[in-house]
Amino acid sequence: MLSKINFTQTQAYEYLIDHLVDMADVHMKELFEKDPQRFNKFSIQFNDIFVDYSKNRIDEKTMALLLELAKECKLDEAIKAMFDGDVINETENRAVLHTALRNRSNTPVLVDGKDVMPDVNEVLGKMKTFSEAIISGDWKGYTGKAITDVVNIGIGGSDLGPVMVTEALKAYKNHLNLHFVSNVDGTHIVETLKNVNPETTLFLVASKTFTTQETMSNAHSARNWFLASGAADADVAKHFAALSTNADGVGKFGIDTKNMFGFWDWVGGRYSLWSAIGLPIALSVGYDNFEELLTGAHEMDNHFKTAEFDQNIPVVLALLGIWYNNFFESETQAILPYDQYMHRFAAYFQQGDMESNGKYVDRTGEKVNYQTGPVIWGEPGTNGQHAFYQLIHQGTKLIPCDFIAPAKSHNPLGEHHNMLLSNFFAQTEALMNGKTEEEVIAELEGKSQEEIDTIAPFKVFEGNRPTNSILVKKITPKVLGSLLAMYEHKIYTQGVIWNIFSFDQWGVELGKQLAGKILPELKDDTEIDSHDASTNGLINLYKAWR
Ligand SMILES: O=P(O)(O)OC[C@H]1O[C@](O)(CO)[C@@H](O)[C@@H]1O
Repeated sequence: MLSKINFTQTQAYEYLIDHLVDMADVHMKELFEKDPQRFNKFSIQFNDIFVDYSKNRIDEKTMALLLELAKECKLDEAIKAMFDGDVINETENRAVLHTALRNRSNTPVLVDGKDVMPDVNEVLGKMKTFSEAIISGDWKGYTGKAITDVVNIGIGGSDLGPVMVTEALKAYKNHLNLHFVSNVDGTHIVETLKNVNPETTLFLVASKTFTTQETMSNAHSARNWFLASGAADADVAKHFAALSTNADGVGKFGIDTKNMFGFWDWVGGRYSLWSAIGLPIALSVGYDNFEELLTGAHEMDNHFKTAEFDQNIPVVLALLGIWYNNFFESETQAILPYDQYMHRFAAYFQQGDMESNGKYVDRTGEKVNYQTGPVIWGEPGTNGQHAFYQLIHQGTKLIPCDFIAPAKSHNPLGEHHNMLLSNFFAQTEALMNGKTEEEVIAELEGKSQEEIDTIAPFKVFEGNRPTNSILVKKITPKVLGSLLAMYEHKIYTQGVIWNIFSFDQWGVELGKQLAGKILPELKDDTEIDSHDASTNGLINLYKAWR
């Protein structure tokens, strides 16, 4: 059981509140001027990942107090509890062991007294054999042709992770074409099926529960389309596989359980890309690269488990997030990868973070009296610069940003990468330093005083906007694995300090339940009056217009 400490009642919190008064008007520029060691002090390297957090509104006292806060909230016990397989997902009565899925050291991990590693390794072995047969062309479709296209049908954690990773690792891709269908909007499956041939397509039905409405509807439509092409029921086995924890559901759908890749209830949906849900990744970039991804994550797991908190990247990032979220009242957190391949990275962590820490009830069942998870958003640089950075630089909101960039590009084309990285460096520098009125006036030399007075206020940048710079050597499968685990553990750390359960997601249930009630009401054109006036009005208008 995790302890249930309200962090706003700790000693460290009280001190931080006082310290905030001292820090509120301090400009980071002054902190850099005062301390030539600041960059060395506030940066951590872990393998090929370098995290510079010196451009934050912190000093040594801030970090000491934040670290004290982590200690008072018993973060050490919480980390141990997760890796030990304790039932830390209390509202679902489950252990949380995505770390076991990438436990490359193979040390036993016990759930209810049973080591789960043999089962984990068995599924990995099956994924290896299967992915190699598909990639090599040994696996034949029902007319004897090799598979050319893979369609993953899943949503949320059964989609976002594989989409993000297959995109991020596109440089490692083989000849297979990967497609992802998630939305229950018929457009998604219809448009996808236009581009594939039933004789050479493999469908992966990815659903932990195998009950999710969107996924089951898309899977049935895909099977109907497949059978309509002239294939027989018996051919389904050559073209459909399931990634799931629900063997009964898979069997009922008509997929041979030989083609089922299992995982377990101690794997949360948004933490499942390391499990059988990662099969599309193994198919896209080969099993060995998938294993490298696991290795990278495992290395970060060990770092999180063993590094002192002041040298522990996920812990430090989590504490900085808490500093802004709970003391500076920032509402959001931007994730800005300067790598086009990582264009779905922020979208992936929207689920990872917001489904985990978007909770207003604490671990005692009481409503919290403080802010919990931030809104996560972001787009790759430099596209974001030409879209929303105006607000980050000169808006009224404080937006802490993570900038991520690789030193080596997979596509070293002329000066492109230098140009990209010059923007990466320039943005964090600009966000920190800003531009003073004097600097603006100096730039306007030669203009009339009236012109200067009119335009100068618009050209001033306050600066003092916090950023973390995460520079990695190259986006390899291993580095990506470490980065993903780094953010996962950051999320958990924050959940521990906010005293919330990060591994359930009750907040997605109500909408699902109501949709289930409304669906039968949409079958015919009878006027509806069973809801509030707005919902009735909209449903009835829909019926009139459809
Ligand atoms: O894999 P499943 O069971 O289809 O669930 C898909 C997604 O639905 C959710 O339960 C809610 O959106 C997510 O947590 C999960 O990733």
